[in-house]
Parts: sequence; structure tokens; C-alpha cells
Amino acid sequence: MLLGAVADDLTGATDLALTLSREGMRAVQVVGVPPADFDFGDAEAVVVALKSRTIPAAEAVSLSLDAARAILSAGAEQIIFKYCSTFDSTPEGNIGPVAEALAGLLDAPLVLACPAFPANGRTVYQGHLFVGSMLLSDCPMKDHPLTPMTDANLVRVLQQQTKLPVGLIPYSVVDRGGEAIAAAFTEAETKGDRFVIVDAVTEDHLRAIGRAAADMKLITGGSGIAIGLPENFRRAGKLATRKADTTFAAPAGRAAILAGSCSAATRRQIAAAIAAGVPALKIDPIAIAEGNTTAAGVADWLASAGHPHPLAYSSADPDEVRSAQEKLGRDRAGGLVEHLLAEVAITLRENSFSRLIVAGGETSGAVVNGLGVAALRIGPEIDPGVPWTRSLDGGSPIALALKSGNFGADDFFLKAWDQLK
Ligand SMILES: Nc1ncnc2c1ncn2[C@@H]1O[C@H](COP(=O)(O)OP(=O)(O)OP(=O)(O)O)[C@@H](O)[C@H]1O
Ligand SMILES: O=C(O)[C@@H](O)C(=O)CO
Repeated sequence: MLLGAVADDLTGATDLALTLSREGMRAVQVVGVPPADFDFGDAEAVVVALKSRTIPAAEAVSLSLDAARAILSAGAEQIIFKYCSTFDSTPEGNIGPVAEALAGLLDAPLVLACPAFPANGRTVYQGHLFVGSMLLSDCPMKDHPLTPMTDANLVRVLQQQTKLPVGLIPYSVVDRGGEAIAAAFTEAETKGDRFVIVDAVTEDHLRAIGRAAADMKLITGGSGIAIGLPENFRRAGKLATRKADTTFAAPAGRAAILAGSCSAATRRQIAAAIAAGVPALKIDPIAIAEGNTTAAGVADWLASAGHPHPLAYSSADPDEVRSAQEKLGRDRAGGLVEHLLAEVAITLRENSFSRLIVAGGETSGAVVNGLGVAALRIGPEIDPGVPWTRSLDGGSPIALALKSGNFGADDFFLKAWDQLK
């Protein structure tokens, strides 16, 4: 193993594993901290998917350290801490505390932080995160049910989460390429910075940052930050030059879509699916709490919907989410939906469903944990950051497209199936 990664949610891990696989590494995604005797096979990159984005910071730190120790002892030479390209976090963390703890474990004097993912419209300029043409704080992430992002200034956001000094490597340096960036890393370290937000607007910037970070033990960011890393191993003669392996056989069986993401992108995808005639069942967290909506009922509805890929969704607009959260509390509302959708997935698999699209990182984490899947193989890309995956264990095989809330074109729920034909 050359590269090891700790990802704070499941869809984020898939996104990163896809990037590494596209850049020619044999990548495997593991769900949860792998046991000491876990067989990573011939993987050159391993991405450990945690569900640590919104749990208490101390728990996120402890899980992330366990995951990092597991991949280090399996031989990883460099560690990536993967978080969301929209820097999803709260003033308590968990990006700052986890990055700090991993830096301590790895004895890393300077940690770079760069969530840029240009293919999905996330760019960082003067330390400010943009989503498309909007500042992060103006985009729908301001209404996220768990991690509302109301400040686009990442130096300020990260500084709230750590006592260690946070600096900036601006566009004017990054645009000059790898050597200038490496010199800026040295300068930042000399100045006493322990974290640096690094601007990046294009994939060329990310490749240059990757090159400059060849000797850094810890790298943090979105999946984009990994684009330039495999090349460092190739340059060092440790990684063969090969094309991404996208051979993929999806198990035959029935299909369904489960959506727990309330992102604007997922809501557009649901609207497009309904407009195209996909039967859709809306799930209300209050009805779950009152016992009026059950997993068995939802699974029955999906099984008898009479469509190749019916949809069950709890996705709702910010007002509806706010109203459910006022009645139930934020965590309980989310937990009820996640638990229900996980139970639905289990029941579906028992009833010969073997192809699922799941929308939302937390939702995907709940579903995959519910299904008992411990490792995933990465298949073909559906849209930037979202591949089909196939379970490597955990009972009868299942094809899963785990969609990050904000990713995918509007017709994602319609077109994704074409790749399984
Ligand atoms: N109607 C609803 N009311 C309140 N909370 C909801 C509702 N529907 C879903 N949720 C919760 O909102 C959270 C959505 O988070 P999730 O990570 O699944 O989606 P996302 O944030 O859009 O995706 P990603 O993390 O990949 O960006 C989950 O905890 C989910 O259970
Ligand atoms: O980086 C992203 O935006 C995604 O991989 C993600 O983490 C969504 O939860």
C-alpha cells in the first residue's frame, strides 16, 4: 500500500477512491476501521470510510486515529484526510480536531487544507470557497440539515476549529506551480503556521499542489487534492503506469433509489425522476416518529411499485427540514430517517433487490452499515465524484451508487442505470 486515506463520510470516501482509481492506482474502499488482520489484497490505495463528520469531535478524533493507525501498519506511506469539498463542519469540528490529531500522530509540522474540486465547481480563491459562481455561504449549503456553512472564508472557519495558527497560500503563489508552492510551504512553516489553506481553481493547480506535497506525511482536503499524488509515486518508481480498471459486473436483480439527502442537487434529481415517470414515495420524519411510516411499509411499496427503479425519499426543502427539526430535534430527525432507510435497504436485499442508488453521505453510511458491507470495489463513473461500486463482502453482492448530496447532474437517477446494462 502506498496511499492510505481516512474519509469522514461514505460518499466522500467513494469520491476519493474513484479519483485514485482514475489516476491509475488500485484502490479499495473499506467501510469503518479495518481489523488488524484485514486483507487489503493488492491495493495500492486504501480509503477508510468513517461516519465521523457530525459525531462529537472527540469520537471523530479517536476513530480517525484508529483508522490511520490501521492503514499505517499496513504500509501506507502518506495519509490523506478526506472531508467534504464544501468543508462541511461546525465551529466544534470535526475538520480541525481530526487534522490536528492526525498531524500529531504523523509528526507533520505543516498541514495543507484544500477542498477544491473544480470538476464539481468547488474552487478556493484567496482562502474563500466557491460553489460554482457563488460563495459557499450564499449557496444552499447555508441550509444544510447538519452542517450549515455560513462563512466562505476557510482560514476563519478552520481557525475556529483549532488553536494552531492557520495561514493561506494564495492563488498568486499556486498559479506559479509546484516549486513556488513548495517554497511557500517552507516559508509558512518557518513563520509558525501549522495549517495552510491552499487556493486552487483548476486541476492544474491541484496537480501542482500534489507535486509540492510529495514529502508531506499528511494531506487534507476534498478528493481533488489527491489528483496529483499518484504521480509522485510513479516518479519515485513505486507505481506502474496503467489505465484505470473499470471492469465491473453488477449483480442481476431488482433496483431502487433511496434518497435522504436534502441538498438542492438531490431535490432537483428527484423532481427530474418524478417528471420522467419514476414512482416516488415521500417519507416524513414526523410520520416515522409517530409510527405511521415503517421500513416494512416503505420496502413493500418499493417492491410493488411496478417500475424498474422506484424511489423513496425523505428529501425536503429547508423549511420542511427546519419544521421537522423543531419538532424532533436535529439529530433525532436525521437519525430516524437514516435508520429507516437502512432498514428498508436490508429488507429490499432480502427480496432480491441488488442494485441501489443511495443519495446522501450520512444516509449512505447508514445504509451500507445496515447492509453489513465492509469493503467496496470502485466501478465506472456516473458523474464526477460518483461511481458505481460493488460490495466485496457482507452477504449477497450488491451494486451501490453512493451519491454525495450535492453531486450529479439533474438526470442522475435516470441515467445511472445505463451503465449496468
Ligand atoms: N425531511 C428531513 N428532515 C430532517 N432531516 C432529514 C430529512 N431528510 C433527511 N434528513 C437528514 O438529513 C441528513 C442529510 O445528510 P446526508 O449526508 O445524507 O445528505 P447530504 O448532506 O446532502 O449529502 P453529503 O453528506 O454527501 O453532502 C441525514 O441525516 C438525513 O437523515
Ligand atoms: O467532497 C465532496 O463534496 C464529497 O465527496 C463529500 O464528501 C460528500 O459528502
